[in-house]
Amino acid sequence: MLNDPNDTLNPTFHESDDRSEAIVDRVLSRGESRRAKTTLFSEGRAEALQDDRDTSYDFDVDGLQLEREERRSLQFVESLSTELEDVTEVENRQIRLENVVLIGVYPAGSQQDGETSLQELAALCETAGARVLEGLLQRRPYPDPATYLGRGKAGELAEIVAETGADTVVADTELAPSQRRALEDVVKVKVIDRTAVILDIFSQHAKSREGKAQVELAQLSYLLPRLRGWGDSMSRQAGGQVGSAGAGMGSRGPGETKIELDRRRIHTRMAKLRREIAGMKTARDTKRARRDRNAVPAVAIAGYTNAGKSSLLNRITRAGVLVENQLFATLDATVRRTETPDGRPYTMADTVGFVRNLPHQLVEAFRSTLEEVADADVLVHVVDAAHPDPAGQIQTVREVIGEIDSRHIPELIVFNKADLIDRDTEIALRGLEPDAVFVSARTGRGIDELLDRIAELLPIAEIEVDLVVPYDRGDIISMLHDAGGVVRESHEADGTHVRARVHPDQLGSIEPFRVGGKGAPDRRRPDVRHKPNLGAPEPAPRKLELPRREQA
Ligand SMILES: Nc1nc2c(ncn2[C@@H]2O[C@H](COP(=O)(O)OP(=O)(O)OP(=O)(O)O)[C@@H](O)[C@H]2O)c(=O)[nH]1
Ligand SMILES: [Mg+2]
Repeated sequence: MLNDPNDTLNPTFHESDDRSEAIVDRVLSRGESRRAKTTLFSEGRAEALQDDRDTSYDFDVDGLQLEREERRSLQFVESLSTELEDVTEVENRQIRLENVVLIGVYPAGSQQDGETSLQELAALCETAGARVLEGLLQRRPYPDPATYLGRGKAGELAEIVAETGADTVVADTELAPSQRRALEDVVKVKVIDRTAVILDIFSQHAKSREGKAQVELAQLSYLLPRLRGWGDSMSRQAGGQVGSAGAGMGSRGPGETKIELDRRRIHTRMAKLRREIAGMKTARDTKRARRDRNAVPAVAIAGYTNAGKSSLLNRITRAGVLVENQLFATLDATVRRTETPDGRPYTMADTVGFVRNLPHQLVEAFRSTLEEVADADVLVHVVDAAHPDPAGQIQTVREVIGEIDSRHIPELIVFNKADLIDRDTEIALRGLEPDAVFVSARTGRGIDELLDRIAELLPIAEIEVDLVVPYDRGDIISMLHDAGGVVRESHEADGTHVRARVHPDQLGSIEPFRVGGKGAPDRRRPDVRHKPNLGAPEPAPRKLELPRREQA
C-alpha cells in the first residue's frame, strides 16, 4: 500500500535486500494490510480553509456522517491504545510530521494566478496532513528544465529549507523525474510535486473498493516512470534530514530496487486493477440501465473541489454525505433519489471534485466514476462564489467535462456560498454567468429556485400506457404514430390494442382508452419543502495568509 505509515522506505532502503523486497510486496498488496493512516495533526491544518467547525445544519444526517468522526479520530489520535505497537505508531507520526515549503513558478503577468494556485497547494498539503511553513514564488517564463527553480533561486530555497527546518519541498507543477532529483541534490530534503500530493490525498480518502482500486491504479501509473530514483537520491544523502523524517507525503511508494522486476510486477498489478475496475463498472452500468428503463432522469452535481457539492446534495436530499472543509472530501459518487416540486422523480449524484492540474492519471483512473457526470441529463455545476478565482474554477471544470465528452449536457451554473459574498461580488458574478442561480447550502437561500430550474431542465419522462382504441377513433392511433411512441399494436375484436409511450401532455386525450400501464406520474406536491436554515450564525469568511517570499 502506498500510504502505509510503516513504509519507512527511503532511508533504510539500501541496507537490506530482504527489507526492500518486503516493501515492494506491501506496495503491491494494497488493502491487505490497511492500517491507521498518516494524517498527522489537527492544529493549524485548517488555516488554508475557511473555518466551519461550528457549522450546524437544520437537517439530519445518516450513517455516512460517521466517516467524519472516523477521519477526525485519525487526526487527533483519539485513543492511545495500551498496545505497544500503537504507541510506537504515535511516535512515528510525530517524527514524520511533515513541514513543507511550497515553490511555484509563474510567468510575467500572472502573479495573481500563481498566488491562487500556491494557496490551493497549501490547502492540498494541509488536507494531506502536512504543515506549510513557507511559500516561494519565482517569476520565470517557464520552469528551469534542470532544477525547476533557476539555479540561484534553488540555492536560496536550500537556505530557507535549512532555516525553517522543513523536511519536504512541494513544487506546484508536475516535476520531471530528473528535475526532482536535481532539486533534491540542491536542497537536501525530499522534493515532491502537486500530483504526488493529490494522489496522496486520494489514497488517504478512498473508501469504496472501486475508489481504492482507481487510486492505486493512478498511483502506480504515476510511480512507474519514477521508480528509478525514489530510494536513490535519498541514499545519496545519508545523514540528511530525510533520513530521520522517514517516508511521508508523496513518498509512500517503492524505493529503487530490482527495478525491472518491480516494473514487471507493477504492470501485472495495473492490468489486474484495470480488469477489476472494468468489472465494477459493469455492475454500475447494470444499475444505471435499470434506472434508465424506469426512465428516471439523472442530475449530476459537478464542480471544483470544496465548492459545496456534497452540502448541496445533503441540503436537497438529506443524503448525509460527508462534508468537510477539505479538498477532495468526496471520492465516491453518491446517488440519491428526489423529485421535482410537481412530483416528477429524478436522481441526483454527488461526484468527485475537480482541481486545476488534476493529474491526468486520476482523470483516467476515475473515468468510470466520472461517467456519473457523462451520463447525466442535467449538470448542476456548483461554483464557490466566495473563491478568489471563480472564473478559473469554472474553466477547469468545463475542461474536465470536455475531456469526458460531456459538453453537450445542459449545464446549470450554481454559485454556492452566497451567504459569504457581498452585493458587488454578486453583481460581478452575474456578469460572468447571467443565467446562474445563487444559493447557499448553509442558509438555504435560493434552494427553491434551484429546484425549479432543475425541474425545467429535466427531460420530460414519457409514460408507457396500454390502450384499447375503438375502430372509429383512428385519429388517436395516428396521433400515437405521429409521436413515434408505439411499442406494440394488434387488431382485436374490440378495437386496436396499443402499447405506447406518451408525453404527459397527451394523457388527457387518451385517458378514456387506457386499460393499464405504468409510470403515470404522481402529481401530489410533496408536503415537505426545503425550508431555509435560520439557525447558526455564520462564521466570517477567512482568507489564507500564506507566508510568502516574493522572488522576481
Ligand atoms: N458559508 C458556507 N459554507 C458552505 C456552504 N456550502 C458548503 N460550505 C462549506 O464548504 C466546505 C466544503 O463543502 P463540501 O460540501 O464538502 O464541498 P464539496 O464540493 O463536496 O467538496 P469535495 O467533496 O471535497 O470536492 C465545507 O466546509 C462546508 O461546510 C455555503 O453555502 N455557505
Ligand atoms: Mg464532497
